[in-house]
Amino acid sequence: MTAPIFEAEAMSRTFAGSRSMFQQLTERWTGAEPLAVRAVDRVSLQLAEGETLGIVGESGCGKSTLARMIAGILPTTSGSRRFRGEVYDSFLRRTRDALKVQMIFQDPMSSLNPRLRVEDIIGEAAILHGIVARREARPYVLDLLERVGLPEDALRRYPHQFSGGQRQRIGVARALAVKPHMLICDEAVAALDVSVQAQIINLLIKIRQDSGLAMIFISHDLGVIRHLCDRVAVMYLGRVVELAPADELFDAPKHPYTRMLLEGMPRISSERRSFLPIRGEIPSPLHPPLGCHFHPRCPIASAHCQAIVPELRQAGPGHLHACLNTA
Ligand SMILES: Nc1ncnc2c1ncn2[C@@H]1O[C@H](COP(=O)(O)OP(=O)(O)OP(=O)(O)O)[C@@H](O)[C@H]1O
Repeated sequence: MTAPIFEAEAMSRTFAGSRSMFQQLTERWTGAEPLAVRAVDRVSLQLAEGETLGIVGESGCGKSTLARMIAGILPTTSGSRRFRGEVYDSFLRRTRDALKVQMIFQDPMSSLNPRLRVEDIIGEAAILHGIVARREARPYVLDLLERVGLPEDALRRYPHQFSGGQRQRIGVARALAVKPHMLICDEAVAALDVSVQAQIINLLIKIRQDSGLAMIFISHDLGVIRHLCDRVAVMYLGRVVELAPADELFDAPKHPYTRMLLEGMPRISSERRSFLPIRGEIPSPLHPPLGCHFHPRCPIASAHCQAIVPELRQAGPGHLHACLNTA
């Protein structure tokens, strides 16, 4: 792997759980620790320049929290994160460095200011941070519109005048306007029709080819993840349980959770490409099982899985998994 653009070392994020007044008073009287959700639990990973990393896992496993920490939007509770070797913190969002990591969200409508014309939405941050002079902003924005496949007259229109796919193109153009080095797409195509999803994915692939951007791609659509990503991290209740080159993960998954997640995933493209619900309930993140979080649902769990927290270990070149009972 070439020098990493991003590196996380035991990065964690905890949120206070919502508690009733009675629970809060009990905690105060008894001195008990308040309940907390460990949304991201000691995650260590690297992303190489130009690489695309997929993040998958059931709802609530911490994908978005991890993405927002990588983007510097959320502070970490512990652990460290580095961008090109430099430790950074969430307040970096206010500096020009923060622009180097851009995020694209699921719902473009809520992330685009409805009162601004597309010209201002795309050009605003680039002008503000001196990336382009105000008088040169129009050709700059026009060039970006062309790159994302929008017509020139989009310039003067407002977000509500576009379809969902077009709004996502505006979101991509706005992200590219500040010349990022890394793009994080959090369910960026989930709200779009299947045919439009394919167009946006092709656009992202083209942008990656043209600019060599590193990308993090979060999706429930395993077909998209396989198609787009070089490597994939599988998360379960805040922890990364498997990390491998994409083809290897899909062809030879090691962790029982990954296997169950991929089970039933059609080999040839079909209408349903996201994962089926897997057996057993996802445990409450406020009371995760001890040891391996997955043991109550795991078909190969043994007694020590209830006590020992499995660390990620090497299963082959670049292939890591955190299962005590798998070679
Ligand atoms: N601001 C917050 N306050 C309290 N708890 C939070 C907050 N943000 C996330 N969580 C909790 O952290 C855990 C991880 O949430 P997160 O949104 O990162 O998961 P996810 O894998 O992205 O889920 P989804 O696929 O549904 O978007 C969940 O238990 C969630 O309820």
